[in-house]
Amino acid sequence: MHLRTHSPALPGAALSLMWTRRAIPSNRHRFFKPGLLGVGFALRNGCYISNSHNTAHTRCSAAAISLPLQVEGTATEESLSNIPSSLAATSNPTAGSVGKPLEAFATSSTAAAVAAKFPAIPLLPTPPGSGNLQDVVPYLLRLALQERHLAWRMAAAISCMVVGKLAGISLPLAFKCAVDALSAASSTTVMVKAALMAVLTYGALDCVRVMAKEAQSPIFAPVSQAVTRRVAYHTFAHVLNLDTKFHIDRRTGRVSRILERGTRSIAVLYRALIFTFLPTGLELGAVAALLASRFGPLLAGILGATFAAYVTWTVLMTQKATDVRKEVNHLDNQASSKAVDALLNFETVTLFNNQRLEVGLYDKLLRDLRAASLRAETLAASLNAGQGLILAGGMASILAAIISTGNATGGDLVMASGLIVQLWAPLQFLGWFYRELRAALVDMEEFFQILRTPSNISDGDTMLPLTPPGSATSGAQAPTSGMPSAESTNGSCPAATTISGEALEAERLASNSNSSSSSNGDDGRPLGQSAPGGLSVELVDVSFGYSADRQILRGISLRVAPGESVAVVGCSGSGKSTILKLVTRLYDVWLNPDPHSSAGAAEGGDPTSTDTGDKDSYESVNSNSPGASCGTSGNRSSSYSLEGSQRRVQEPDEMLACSGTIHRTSSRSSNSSSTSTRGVWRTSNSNSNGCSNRTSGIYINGIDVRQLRLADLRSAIAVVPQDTALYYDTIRENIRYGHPEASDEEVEVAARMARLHDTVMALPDKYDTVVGERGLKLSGGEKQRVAIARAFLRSPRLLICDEATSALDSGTEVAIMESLKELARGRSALFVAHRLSTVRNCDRIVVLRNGVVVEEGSHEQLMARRGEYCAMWELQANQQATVLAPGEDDGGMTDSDVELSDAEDLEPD
Ligand SMILES: Nc1ncnc2c1ncn2[C@@H]1O[C@H](COP(=O)(O)OP(=O)(O)OP(=O)(O)O)[C@@H](O)[C@H]1O
Repeated sequence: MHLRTHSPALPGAALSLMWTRRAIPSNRHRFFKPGLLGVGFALRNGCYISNSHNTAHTRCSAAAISLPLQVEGTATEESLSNIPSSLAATSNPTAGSVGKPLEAFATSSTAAAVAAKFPAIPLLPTPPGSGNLQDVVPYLLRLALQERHLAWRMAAAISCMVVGKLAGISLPLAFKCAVDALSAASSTTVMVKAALMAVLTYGALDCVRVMAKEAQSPIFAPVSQAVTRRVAYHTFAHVLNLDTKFHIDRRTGRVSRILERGTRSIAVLYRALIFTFLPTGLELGAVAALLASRFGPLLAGILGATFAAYVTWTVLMTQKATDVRKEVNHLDNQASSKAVDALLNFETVTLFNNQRLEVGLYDKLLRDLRAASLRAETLAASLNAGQGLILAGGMASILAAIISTGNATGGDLVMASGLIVQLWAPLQFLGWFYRELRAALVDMEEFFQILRTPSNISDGDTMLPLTPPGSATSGAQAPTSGMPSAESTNGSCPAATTISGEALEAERLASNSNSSSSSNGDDGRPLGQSAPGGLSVELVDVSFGYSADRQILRGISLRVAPGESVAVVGCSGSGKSTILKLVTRLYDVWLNPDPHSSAGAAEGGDPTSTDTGDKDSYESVNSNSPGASCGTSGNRSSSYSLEGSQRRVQEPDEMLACSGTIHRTSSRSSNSSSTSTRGVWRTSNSNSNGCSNRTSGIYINGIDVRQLRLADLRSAIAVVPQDTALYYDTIRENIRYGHPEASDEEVEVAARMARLHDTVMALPDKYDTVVGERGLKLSGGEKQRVAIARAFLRSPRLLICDEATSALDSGTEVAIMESLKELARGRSALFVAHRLSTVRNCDRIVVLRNGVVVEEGSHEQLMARRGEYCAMWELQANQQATVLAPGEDDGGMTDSDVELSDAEDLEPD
């Protein structure tokens, strides 16, 4: 690492926009300067810590947030806006205390290598409870003292400050000697010599003063920079490890602005405290003592009174200015968020031709900001004027008092005025610094609030077992049928075998090297095919809502046995993706399945909600809410029957059309839902696992997911999300994000598996093609294939695909589904899909409606039951038949390979 000075950027209205990454030559790739991103008024000063390592790797590890100090090559705003995918795709564990997350990094296998490359830096002290001076000063002191190797610098800087001040106070004394000598009645050669000596002493002291003053800053700067870097590092780590709810509830632009200002404030505070307030206090005491000893206590009294008046005026006015400052900050945050939002969504803005609207809204905020800034300026001018008057009055009073003593010499007058002028100078700055101090404290208040925010997703301490309970051997093999293997359902629940992430990683690398040596990927074998067996995933009576007043999942029970592939289908909004978010712990389930219980909401739902969980209010909200767009409201017990292709609606809020017969009874109660058909429709709440005595929750290999180490959990999972978020980087690095230690060859093999290689090779820059902001230079299908390649590279034990192929043409989709099936072999897989043809070969298909499992079985079983799945299948078949003219190419799909276009399609006529 090396330090580099970062020159100040344009202040004021100039757009000093967020973070800039510079090109770093690397043995693997180049990096880019995405240009201006956000809007701000900040004057950028500071230095870069440049890391000559791989930037993408740097992104995975530490990064700075602040303006004063940045870790080069890190994505900050970008990383913040990619939080959900980062949480799912990387193994950053979450913890409450600042700094713990990156320590726990080492528990993950892949992350261990990253952690070794980017060792963690010392933790921060616990953030203070408020942004008050009395809390912040000890915090800053603790921060500085932690930099033990820089302690000598602190001592040297403070010594310089003391020496400089003492030399400065001595100057008027030397001057007084010279004046007194020259103005003596009997001016002799001796007196002239004395005056000359005094002047020479004056010159020498002034040199000492200047040298000491100028030495302070460079001596202390490394301390301030080291502290700022550490704060930026841990703050970024902390924010990256906060839960999804935190990030969804807040605007990225605002969060980044708060962090930026908070980190910068640390440098401001050190400067203000060590180089302004401390020396001014020292000087005031020394001058008062001098004047009192020479002219009596009255002089010291006048000096003290002037100082008190000055401080009182300054504090009162600054208090007012602080309120205005808060308003300025608020508007500044809003303007920044607005601009960042518009820039992030520039394509939408362009397509809706809303540039004028965006600029207008932005300008309105700028106008409000200008008005608030003007008020702040006016207050500052009043403050300065008052301070000037007080100081002028104080100076005149002190000089008058000296003259009135009757025994003052000309030298005394010169000395007193010299001392006072010297004291007044920093006092005038003191006002300015006090305002800066207050502003910095306001900034830090918000900053500390974020640092103090705990994650709702707390890290567990149980290692992920290698095998699920009941498995006799490690690396459980995939059962051939969709149902759980006998071993895993024997109900004996023996102690689980555990394996560390490191061991799994060793196995992954070994299998990868085998696959690389035996295959360059052309044969279609996925990376790490012989990786350890799949995970067992079990949802027992899971209820969940993003807030207490709207329940999404109602007592869901489902199981993915090791090696099994399970698909979750159902209409839009029925809660399919929500299940995936719970399994990956982006959210935690409600511990109490009753959403009306405040405990349930507090423990897993919306901890900030003040909703008391009143049942009536819940029902009214829920019944009016759109919920699942094709389902029943689910609020009442209901029943209906369908005979043949005729649908006889018994309840107005029911849906379904299918040539078959269904008798269904559903209760609104989340944990007692049951369904039945004439076929073998399973009760959704029945527990197929041998360990049927489990309480409600999610179990991975038999362990409650909340007790598992997050690093282990997320290392074992690869997610192909609905919307793939890519970084402003090359295709190669975006794929490598799935496994930062992967070689270029492994990246290419993964791309082949994802049917991306040929597309990439047709691009002018091939794998070095930069994908643009959030990958917008790639098509939706290409982005999805990058995400799939990441999953291949990750070689997971549980593959999760949320509409992973929705943006692909039918031909590519079929090919990729084949690859995904290959990848899923020997692992577990959970698919969410609308297009039923893509999941028909899954071992088991679970049909979800309105947060309830209504059917479950293999494709054939479900078709035979002629229930809801059958209805959806036939509807898609009919649609496809309508869409495709006779003889038209259907992209290689069978005539039954069709798409369930949308929930509305299932609505009754
Ligand atoms: N972060 C969130 N906060 C609040 N509500 C949410 C959040 N995410 C999803 N929802 C709501 O939860 C419900 C279920 O969403 P989910 O994404 O699980 O549905 P889905 O079945 O996957 O739908 P689709 O097939 O359209 O992707 C929806 O009504 C949605 O509006």
